[in-house]
Amino acid sequence: MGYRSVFRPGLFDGRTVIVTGGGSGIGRCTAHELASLGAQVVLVGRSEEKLKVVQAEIEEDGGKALGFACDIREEDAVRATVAAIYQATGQVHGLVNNAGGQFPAPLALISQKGWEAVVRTNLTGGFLMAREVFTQGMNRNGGAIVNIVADMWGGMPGMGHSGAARSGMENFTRTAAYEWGCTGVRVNAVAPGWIASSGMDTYPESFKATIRTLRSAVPLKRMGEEAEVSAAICFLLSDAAAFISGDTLRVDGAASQGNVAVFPLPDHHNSQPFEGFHRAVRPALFDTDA
Ligand SMILES: CCCCCCC/C=C/C(=O)SCCNC(=O)CCNC(=O)[C@H](O)C(C)(C)COP(=O)(O)OP(=O)(O)OC[C@H]1O[C@@H](n2cnc3c(N)ncnc32)[C@H](O)[C@@H]1OP(=O)(O)O
Ligand SMILES: NC(=O)C1=CN([C@@H]2O[C@H](COP(=O)(O)OP(=O)(O)OC[C@H]3O[C@@H](n4cnc5c(N)ncnc54)[C@H](OP(=O)(O)O)[C@@H]3O)[C@@H](O)[C@H]2O)C=CC1
Repeated sequence: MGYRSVFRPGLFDGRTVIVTGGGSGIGRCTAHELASLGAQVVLVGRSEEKLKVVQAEIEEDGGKALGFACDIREEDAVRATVAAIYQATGQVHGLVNNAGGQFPAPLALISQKGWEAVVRTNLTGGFLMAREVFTQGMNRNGGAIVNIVADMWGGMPGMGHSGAARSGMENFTRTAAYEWGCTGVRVNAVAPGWIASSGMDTYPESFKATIRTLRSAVPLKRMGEEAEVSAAICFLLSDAAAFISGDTLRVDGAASQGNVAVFPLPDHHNSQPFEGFHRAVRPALFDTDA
């Protein structure tokens, strides 16, 4: 496709925007776009190394960036990190709650530890970041929060932990928009569909092959680009969206529309439901068969 920015230069001049998960994929792309439009970008993620790389890239392009290593699942760490960010920048105008991820696995094979790792990453962490950014300053100055979710509202085999968390985050978005609206803070969500992001590279080859076959089930017949998600995020952060709050913007080529099951499980109609999927994603579980 070859996305080219449609936003006017200087759109975010004088604004500070936090991007969690800014060290890779959609977060990195969004950080670059925001910095090129004048924002001071604050990158948050667990790997300090990845944040340093993106910070250097942005500075090399003439932009402004800071990096803070933090696991967003840890309440004390989030509180201290957000305090340090306010200390360093004075004011925060935007938060992109983008950090997230999951491991594909069928519900029956997810341990409590695994469930909690994913729910805390995709729901609790976003709540903690938003609460701290709001209570430590945004409540006094207004601002915009964009939560990255995923439209799995219809249920998605292999993504049960993540789907539950994303639905929770989508609901959190609406409640926060309602409760915080009186302070001028807007809260929205962006729901990317199948995006060819660097994050996808973390998945097992079998899963990536399955995802590639999904292209044909996307009405626009392709996967999305990181920059197409960033564009939606920048729009919702900007004054162009000044009266939009509590909404979710899908960036998925219409993949979530209609009643089509877009996840082609190999053994969908077998007498042992999902066995092929279980075998493809976690072959080690079947080692005892040998
Ligand atoms: C039309 C709309 C379609 C929308 C579709 C949405 C598609 C979404 C795509 C994406 O999100 S793209 C890529 C995003 N990036 C990632 O997913 C990153 C990869 N994932 C991770 O880094 C991690 O899974 C995590 C979620 C961030 C958790 O990391 P953490 O470091 O906490 O986990 P661990 O300490 O490694 O493990 C904790 C616990 O989790 C269980 N577990 C981990 N991996 C697996 C696995 N492969 N299978 C089963 N269980 C797993 C496990 O129980 C671990 O506990 P122990 O093994 O230590 O007991
Ligand atoms: N690509 C796609 O098709 C879709 C992606 N999404 C969502 O979009 C977001 C971005 O995804 P994408 O760019 O593809 O994937 P990436 O894996 O590249 O990005 C996820 C980022 O989150 C950070 N992160 C993960 N866990 C934590 C944590 N506990 N604390 C702080 N940072 C954390 C990671 O950095 P580090 O490891 O250094 O902490 C990483 O930079 C994610 O929430 C993803 O689930 C939603 C729908 C579709």
